[in-house]
Amino acid sequence: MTFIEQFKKMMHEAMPAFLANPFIQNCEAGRVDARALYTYIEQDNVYLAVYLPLFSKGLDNFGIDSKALRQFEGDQETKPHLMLQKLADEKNPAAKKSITKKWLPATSAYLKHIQDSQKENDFIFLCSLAACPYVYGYLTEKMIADGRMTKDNPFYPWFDFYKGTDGQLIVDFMKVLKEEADKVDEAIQSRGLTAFYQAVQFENDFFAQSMEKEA
Ligand SMILES: Cc1ncc(C[n+]2csc(CCO)c2C)c(N)n1
Repeated sequence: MTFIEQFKKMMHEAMPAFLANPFIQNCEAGRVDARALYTYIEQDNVYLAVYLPLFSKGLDNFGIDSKALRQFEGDQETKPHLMLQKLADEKNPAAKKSITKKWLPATSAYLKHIQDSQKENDFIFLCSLAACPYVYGYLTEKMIADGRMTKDNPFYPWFDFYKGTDGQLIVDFMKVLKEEADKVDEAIQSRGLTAFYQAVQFENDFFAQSMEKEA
């Protein structure tokens, strides 16, 4: 199996866990949990403030000049956040006051994972960055294709946003990963796959943590 095939297999095998995730199950059912959505947006702002500059560095390391990839630089993802915020505002705006401003565990652990990968090796770093676009692109496209996410669902615009923007993004990212994988030895390839796998797990934890009640 090629490096990219192994990447895809990992994502494919992670799908049942995403579909069983209570955050994703709420989306699928069209259930709006205002507190969970406000929490997700808050944590995602924290996440993106750290991730996006790292993402730029990861691209710079390989001289990557893809329009689809570069468009995300400096973008705090206002559009998709506003889509979720609108749903929460319509449901229960008071829930906003009850959310935590602290970094939740999956936020810290995911960012630490990417930073640790950065220290290890440029290729491993790139693999750890890949889960972010890949999970959102793959999950949203698959759920729409399988009829789990339909146009009458209030979360459809959010799913459609990631499906739409990430099409070319993933194609370009995979092209770079394939080229760079061919240049590193098997041990580094294997570490890269592990770094990607761990980041995929953190993506799942990141969704789930928004649903958890504070201790
Ligand atoms: C936890 C978390 N993971 C992924 C995304 C989606 N996302 C953020 S930046 C970007 C493009 C560059 O990777 C994409 C697809 C998110 N918002 N939050």
